[in-house]
Amino acid sequence: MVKLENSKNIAMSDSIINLDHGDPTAYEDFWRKTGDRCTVTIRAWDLMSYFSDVNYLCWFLERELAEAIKELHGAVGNAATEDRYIVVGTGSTQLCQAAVHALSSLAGTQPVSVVAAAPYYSTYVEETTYVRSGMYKWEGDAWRFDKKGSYIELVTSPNNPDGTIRETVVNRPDDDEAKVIHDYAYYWPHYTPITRRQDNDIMLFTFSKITGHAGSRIGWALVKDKEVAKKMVEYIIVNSIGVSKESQIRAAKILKVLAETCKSETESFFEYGREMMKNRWEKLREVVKESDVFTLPKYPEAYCNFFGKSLESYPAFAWIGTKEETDLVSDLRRQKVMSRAGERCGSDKKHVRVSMLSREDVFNVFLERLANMKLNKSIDEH
Ligand SMILES: Cc1ncc(COP(=O)(O)O)c(C=O)c1O
Repeated sequence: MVKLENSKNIAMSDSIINLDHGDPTAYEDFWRKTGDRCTVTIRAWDLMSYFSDVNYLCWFLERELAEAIKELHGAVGNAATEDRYIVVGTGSTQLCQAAVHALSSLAGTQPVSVVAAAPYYSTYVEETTYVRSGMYKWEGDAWRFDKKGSYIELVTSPNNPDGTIRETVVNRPDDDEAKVIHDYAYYWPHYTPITRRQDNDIMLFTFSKITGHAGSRIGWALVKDKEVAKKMVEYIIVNSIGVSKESQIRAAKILKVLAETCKSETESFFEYGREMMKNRWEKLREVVKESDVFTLPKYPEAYCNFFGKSLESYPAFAWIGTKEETDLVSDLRRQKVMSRAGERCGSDKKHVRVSMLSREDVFNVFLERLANMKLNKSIDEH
């Protein structure tokens, strides 16, 4: 029987826990321990202009942030930053929309189809349908896509919601109108082995899921093509005339400290994050194993260039399935656990996505409730 730590917060034992959103509060303790090392002071007369001091194509990108981004990718080895433009966004949510807009506006024929292989990150649906653009059209699951003409495939790797390593699935290599946006929100060493330095045309990253600072709303795109980068910047100008400089400066400071911890044996953030995720996944797998009702994906080990050894994946979301014919999101809701329905991700009622990045006490309450769902079932059977 798996030993579940009792939640420190007794009051929580009866409250609703929300694991629908991937709110990454799990890393708060790590940052608390850094004390004032990441504190930034911004005086009233600082950062007042719309413009940054540097003559970047993305004219609202702060120098400190551009440098911290390059330094971090260099230290981790997960993406090439040479010969490409950095476009900063209010979260990678804004950048994904900017990239879809940019590629569609440069396409020969419109509307451009937008697809992602199921199960996909459900927010892509809202991002591509909400404004009812005539330039692009959400066409759903890339596995089933057979429409002629220009298209954009969104590739999320590791994937949200199921943590798998993804490549393109549509694959029309001779087609000039085939474009890909790679979303690497989770391609960081605490979640997955870093097996290669990615070098794709448009690569999206988010501050939110690396360090957990989702509230700063900072994301960046590494873009090869100048015209695409220009169009993305144009989109952001129309949308928000740039990106908060306070956020950029804070993100720069934290990313710089993060890059420094990569060299440290005692205080490495990624080591800390990986240990925490490993521990959570082991506990979850134990509960699932004992339940005989639920399923979880298995992930192959791979050699991680960052840690220099073969490692497993510990994704930021658990993609939980059930062997029963049931509506799992409603079952969990009855246990006061909010999760994301598989159907919203282009899958079925038997799957849900559950965030693994909550605070520790919330995660422990979730495990207790999941274990109890099994107990309730076995009680029903007798
Ligand atoms: C795959 C993926 N891309 C993008 C985002 C959005 O990140 P941001 O907070 O930078 O907007 C998320 C957030 O959950 C995500 O899971």
